[in-house]
Amino acid sequence: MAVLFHPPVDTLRKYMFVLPCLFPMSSSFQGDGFQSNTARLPLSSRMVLCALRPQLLKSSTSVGAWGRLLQRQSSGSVYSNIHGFNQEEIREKLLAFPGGSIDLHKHDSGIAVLTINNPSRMNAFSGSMMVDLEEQVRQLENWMDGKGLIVQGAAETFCSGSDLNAVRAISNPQDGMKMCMFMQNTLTRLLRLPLISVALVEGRALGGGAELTTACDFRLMASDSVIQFVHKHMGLVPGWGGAARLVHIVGSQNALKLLGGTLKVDPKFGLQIGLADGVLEGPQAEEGAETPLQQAENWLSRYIKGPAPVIQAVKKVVLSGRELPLSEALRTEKDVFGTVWGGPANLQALASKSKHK
Ligand SMILES: CCC(=O)SCCNC(=O)CCNC(=O)[C@H](O)C(C)(C)COP(=O)(O)OP(=O)(O)OC[C@H]1O[C@@H](n2cnc3c(N)ncnc32)[C@H](O)[C@@H]1OP(=O)(O)O
Repeated sequence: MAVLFHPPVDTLRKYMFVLPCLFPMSSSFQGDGFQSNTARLPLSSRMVLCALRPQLLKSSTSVGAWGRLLQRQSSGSVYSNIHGFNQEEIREKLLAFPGGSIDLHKHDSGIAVLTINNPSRMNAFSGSMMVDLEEQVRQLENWMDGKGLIVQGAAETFCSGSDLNAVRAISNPQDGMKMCMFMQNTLTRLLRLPLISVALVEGRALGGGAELTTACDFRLMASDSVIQFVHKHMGLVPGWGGAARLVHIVGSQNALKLLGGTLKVDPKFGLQIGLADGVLEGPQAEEGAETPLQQAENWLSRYIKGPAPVIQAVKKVVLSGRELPLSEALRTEKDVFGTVWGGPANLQALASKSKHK
C-alpha cells in the first residue's frame, strides 16, 4: 500500500558515495530515515534528491520490490499508466471546461487553507478546478513546514459536487472513468498528505462535495450546514472514492443508509454517526466574534502544536494504521519512529526533564 516515502538505510548507504558532493550534510544519511534527514537539507538539495529518486531506483539492483513500492509511494496515487490512466490526456480534456479556481494559502503557523472557489455555481467543480486541485495537492506534498490543512468553500457554502454542465459534456463511460480515476488519485493524495486536515463545512456539501469532505481527516460543520450524498438522485454512486472512505468513517451500516437513502446529514446527525467531529458556533452578531475559519483554525491548532516533523510523523503513523495490514503498519511505524527518535524535538524534551501533568 502506498503511504510513505522511506527507503531502507542500506539503500541510502549505497549512495552515500554519490551524495556528499550534492549534500554538504550528507553524514546525516548514515543513521536514520530519509524523510527527517532530507527535511534538514536546504530546499534545493531536497529538490535534487527528489529528482534523483528515479535514478536511485533504476540503478540499484537491490531495490526490487522496495523500488516499486517507492514509486507508488512517491505519488500516493491509486492509478498510473499500468491501469490505462493517462494523466496528461485527462488534464487536457478537463481544461476544456473552465471556471472557478482552487486557491491555496500557506500560513506561517503551518496551517494552509484550500478554498473551493466557484460561488456562482455553489462551488461546483469545473474541469479546470479538478486540474487546479491536483496542482495544489502537489504544492502541499512538497510543503516541508506544513502541519495542518483546512479545506473550505468560498462564500459560505462548501461545494455542490461536479459542475453539471461539464458532467453533461463528458457523460460517456470512457470520459467518466478517466475523470473518476483523476479525482480518486487527487483525493487519495489529499488524504495521504502528511498534514492533519479538516473540512470546514458551511452551507451545503453535495455529491462530489460530500465526497471531498471524506478526503480530510476531520469534518467541522457550521450549525446550519448539510452533507448529503445525492448521487442516487443522479442515478449514480460516488466515484471520487467517497463511498470507500465513508465506510471507514461511519461504518458500512451508516454508509448504506446515507447512500441508499440520500439522507441529509445535519450537525447533530453528523456527530451521532461520527461523520462530524465538531460543530461551529452559530452566526454571532457581536463584534469580535470568531469567523468560521478562525474557529476551525483554533480547533485544529490543538492537534498541530509542536514541530512540523513530529506532527507529520503523527499523521503518517495514523495513516499507515488506517491503510495498511497490521504487520506492514507496524513496520512503517518503526520507520517513522526512526525519523523522530533522537531528533531535535526529542532531544530537547529529554533535556528539559518534562513532566506530563
Ligand atoms: C461526483 C458526482 C456529483 O457531484 S453528482 C452531484 C452534482 N450536484 C448537484 O446535483 C447539485 C445541483 N444543485 C442543487 O441542488 C442546488 O443548486 C443547490 C446546490 C442545492 C443550491 O440551491 P439554491 O440555493 O436554490 O441555488 P441555485 O440552485 O439557484 O444555484 C445557484 C446557481 O448555481 C448553479 N449550480 C448549483 N449547483 C451546480 C452544479 N453542481 N453544477 C453547475 N451549476 C450548479 C445553479 O444552476 C445556479 O445557477 P444559475 O444562477 O441558475 O445560473
